[in-house]
Amino acid sequence: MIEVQHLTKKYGKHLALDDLSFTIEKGQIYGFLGPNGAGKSTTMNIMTGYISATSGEVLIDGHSILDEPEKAKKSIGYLPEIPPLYLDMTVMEYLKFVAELKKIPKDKRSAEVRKASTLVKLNDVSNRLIRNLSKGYKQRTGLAAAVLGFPDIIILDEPTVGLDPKQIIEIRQLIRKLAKDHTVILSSHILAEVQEICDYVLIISKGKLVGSGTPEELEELSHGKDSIELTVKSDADTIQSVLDRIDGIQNVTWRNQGAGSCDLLVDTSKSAQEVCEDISIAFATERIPVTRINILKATLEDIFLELTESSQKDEEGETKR
Ligand SMILES: Nc1ncnc2c1ncn2[C@@H]1O[C@H](COP(=O)(O)OP(=O)(O)OP(=O)(O)O)[C@@H](O)[C@H]1O
Repeated sequence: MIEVQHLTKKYGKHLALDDLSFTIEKGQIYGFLGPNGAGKSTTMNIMTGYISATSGEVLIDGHSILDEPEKAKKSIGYLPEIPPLYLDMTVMEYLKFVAELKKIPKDKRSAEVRKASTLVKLNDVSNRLIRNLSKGYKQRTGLAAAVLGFPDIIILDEPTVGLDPKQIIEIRQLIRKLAKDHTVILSSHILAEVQEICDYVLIISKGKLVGSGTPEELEELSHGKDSIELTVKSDADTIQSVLDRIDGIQNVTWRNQGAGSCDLLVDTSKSAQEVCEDISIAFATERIPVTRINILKATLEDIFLELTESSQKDEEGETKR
């Protein structure tokens, strides 16, 4: 449905997108996840034809956004990070204006506007000036404009940013509702949001795609990255000498080395469960009490941090070279 091929975007000397490629299939909710400045808005602005890429191509249903913008844009509804609202128009005037811009036939405009404003629950404020609306209602107006005409693909840049918790829940419910008949792509820097509503996640950092998969697949990546925290009643040297004999221990972090007892965190290179058992047996054999042992499961958040931090380190390495 959408093919993004080798996108590069330079703002002056700054490389905002660095050879970014991915494919979007029909009928799912895609989450574009990345820290601030990762390049999410830039990518969405290029995908929707708002700005051009330095190089690379975006194909929407086989149509190049650059060469055949009319055909390509027909399938897309876009809510930019800052929706371009006309503050001196009423909600109804604005939506009718957008319907005209979207070339919705005149005889269908009123019905389409009504459909979109009912979906995003805007009917109560349809005759109010946009200027006087709350941030949540302004966002809904932008969203109504994006869904107007009900294009196949709806692209939402940080749709919940700046909203209160109740509005966030409402917008998320709306996104789920939209996803029943549309492909939805949203960007967010909030991991929990993407994890909760998206079927597929693309993690972007420093303009590069650093990971992708379903939230479950990304969680899978965390296996083997679990760690073990333990408290052992002995001194650090003795504990270290026992740990040295155990296979699968990657790194030991000493958290607290008290008199006769130590707290430590062990990173493993194989199944944490197996290493946990080996640790218990090894200390028991030496008659050294382990007073606490606990597996800390790596989360999607750990994976996200690892992927985005390692891309940052790569870049620092490149700069140094
Ligand atoms: N018009 C511009 N001129 C110069 N630099 C820009 C411009 N737009 C974006 N950038 C830079 O490009 C990089 C990517 O920005 P972009 O807005 O795409 O990131 P983002 O992932 O959407 O971040 P955020 O979540 O903060 O909006 C950032 O370093 C940003 O400062």
